[in-house]
Amino acid sequence: MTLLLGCIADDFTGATDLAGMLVRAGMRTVQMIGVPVGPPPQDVDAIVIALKSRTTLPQEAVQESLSALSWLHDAGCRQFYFKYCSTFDSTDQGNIGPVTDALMNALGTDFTIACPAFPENKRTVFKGYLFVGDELLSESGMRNHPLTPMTDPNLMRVLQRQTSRKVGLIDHDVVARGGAAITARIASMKSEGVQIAIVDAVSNDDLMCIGEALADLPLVTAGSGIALGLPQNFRRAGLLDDGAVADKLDVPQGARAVISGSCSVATNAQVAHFIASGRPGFAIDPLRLADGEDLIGKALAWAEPRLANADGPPLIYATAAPEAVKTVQARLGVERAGHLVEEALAAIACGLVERGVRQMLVAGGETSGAVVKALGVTGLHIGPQIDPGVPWTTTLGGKPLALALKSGNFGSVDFFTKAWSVLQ
Ligand SMILES: Nc1ncnc2c1ncn2[C@@H]1O[C@H](COP(=O)(O)OP(=O)(O)O)[C@@H](O)[C@H]1O
Ligand SMILES: O=C(O)[C@@H](O)C(=O)COP(=O)(O)O
Repeated sequence: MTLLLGCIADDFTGATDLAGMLVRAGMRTVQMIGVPVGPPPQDVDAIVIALKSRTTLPQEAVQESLSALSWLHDAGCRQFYFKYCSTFDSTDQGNIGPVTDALMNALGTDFTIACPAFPENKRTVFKGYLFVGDELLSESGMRNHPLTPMTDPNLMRVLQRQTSRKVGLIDHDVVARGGAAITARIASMKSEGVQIAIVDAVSNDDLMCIGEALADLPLVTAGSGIALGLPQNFRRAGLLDDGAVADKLDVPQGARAVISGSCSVATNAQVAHFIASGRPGFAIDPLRLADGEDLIGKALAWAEPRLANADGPPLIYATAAPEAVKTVQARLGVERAGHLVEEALAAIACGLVERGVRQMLVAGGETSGAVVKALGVTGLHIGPQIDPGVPWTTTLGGKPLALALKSGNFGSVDFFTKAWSVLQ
């Protein structure tokens, strides 16, 4: 079998989320860190290239995404997928619009969809409005995100600010009528000059119908949810085996640790739950880091004797509530605060691995990007799911490790303690 789906993800946890979804739906999938060099791995149906392009300058994001596309194209992929966040994380400058435009131009296609829906994680799109649980995006914790605060829930408006292509909507009335109705709506939208259609979706059934209508689109842009409905197209075309499941991992053994740089609502609750249940946590204060205090050394010295502890693996976290994050950003600036914390957590992760850690949970997309790069990881095999959107993985390149890269807002409140049981 040849490579079928080539994916470009704008952050590392998002890439793992998508890869996990494809594995669940029966595609053998490998995640590559950054644009790979050399030939593609053998015996895989899909490749997800993880970039750290969500919050870089739009021209950098475009450049990297085009390099990724070119590699995937040369590797023989038949369809391409641009994965962004289920909360559509972006700014008015990008990067969802500019990257979509560039990929469409490079592929010579005049139509694609945009759909961040991930109903299992309570991200739904209705009438073009994005909901997080029962709240509009702009009323959810995403309004306080440290890097990409989302204050407009109307995805047509959000995307139209980022692209000169005409943005339209395939609303739920159409989606509910199934794949053929969606295909017909796409044809009529094209004749109206629409080039990017936001698509409503509130359930996995919707995702399957939408997937069916996307069989012939060269480019799909979406969160990870839409990926559930794509493998069926390859199966129908006789390109994908029925039983092609690949979530078995060879798990490296060693000490365990948790690193958290996410300030999202779910991660704040997970950190609070971990500490409240008497487990060991070490907080990284960005202002003390900025003042030159050696918090990296102190965190590692604190963690070392706790690595063999029975009361759970140690947690090192910069996770903080929105007011605390704002105070830090007011003093250091958003970008500097982000980098300072990411670099510190990445250095701590490397120090932990030197001290014998082989199984690690990392919370936060940007944080995971920094950690994985610092560890010299070049790719990830995707294993079993812990919670929707978060699979265990094992590393290619660098030291053999089991890693779970958790998107900020994913996972149940006891994620940091329960995740280990999935590895056994
Ligand atoms: N206490 C803090 N103050 C300011 N910024 C922080 C703090 N803790 C973490 N950060 C930064 O916030 C950003 C969180 O983004 P990310 O890791 O992608 O998490 P999420 O997945 O929740 O979006 C990172 O750049 C991180 O370094
Ligand atoms: O689609 C999603 O929600 C995730 O896959 C994702 O991209 C989350 O990003 P972070 O919250 O920055 O980890």
